[in-house]
Amino acid sequence: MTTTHRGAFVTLDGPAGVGKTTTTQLVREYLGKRGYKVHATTEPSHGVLGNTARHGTDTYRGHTLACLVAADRYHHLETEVRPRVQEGHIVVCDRYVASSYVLQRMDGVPLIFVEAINAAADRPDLAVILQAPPAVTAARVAARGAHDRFHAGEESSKRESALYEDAAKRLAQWRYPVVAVDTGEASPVDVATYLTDRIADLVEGPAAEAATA
Ligand SMILES: Nc1ncnc2c1ncn2[C@@H]1O[C@H](COP(=O)(O)OP(=O)(O)OP(=O)(O)O)[C@@H](O)[C@H]1O
Ligand SMILES: Cc1cn([C@H]2C[C@H](O)[C@@H](COP(=O)(O)O)O2)c(=O)[nH]c1=O
Repeated sequence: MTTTHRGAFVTLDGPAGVGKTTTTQLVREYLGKRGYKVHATTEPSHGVLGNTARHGTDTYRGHTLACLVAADRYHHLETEVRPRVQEGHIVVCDRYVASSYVLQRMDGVPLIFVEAINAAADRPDLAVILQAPPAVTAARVAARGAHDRFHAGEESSKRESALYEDAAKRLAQWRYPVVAVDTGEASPVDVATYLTDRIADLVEGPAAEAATA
């Protein structure tokens, strides 16, 4: 790798239990071991708005939760993501816009509203959608324990998975560079190694050389 590389913004989304948090942490570790400057983060963020959203999903629902996570997203971009990317970090974010396309729709918010309030969010350099068969993700959530009311067994995992398929297509229409990865059969190490290679190619590739020339 080069000693200097451009910054990049990489997002990971997908159904509950698919492995977003596990993969984010491993990708951070692997990129770091290869000498890249890397910053792992999450949405909702650890700021006031983010904590209110993350711990308030029973209190805040529908349009209120949609606006809360979008407001947190814009603040997170402004105060954490963009500054880190500008400093040359690879920012790896556990959940981003695709999660709103899915969870807010599951919460009864019309897609057109979700699209509108997220329209000014930065386009990632790579938007990863993790997928696995709903029976697999539901079993992982059952074994680990559900985090919130969105996780309600295999039927909700099926709906979530179908909505992520749809979200991936819609984000591609917004010119998000989307890559889908199946974690059903692949181990966490395999998934993270594959993505680490993809991200390294991204920051070392011709576009990166042009950007730093
Ligand atoms: N590729 C994988 N193969 C097998 N098990 C995995 C894989 N990735 C993650 N797991 C396991 O699945 C469970 C859920 O993983 P994790 O918490 O990373 O998912 P998540 O997508 O972040 O979930 P949530 O949206 O509910 O926070 C954990 O027990 C984790 O060890
Ligand atoms: C990014 C994002 C998050 N949420 C909600 C859904 C969950 O309750 C939490 C995230 O918790 P997890 O441990 O990562 O599963 O935040 C949301 O409703 N919409 C979003 O866009």
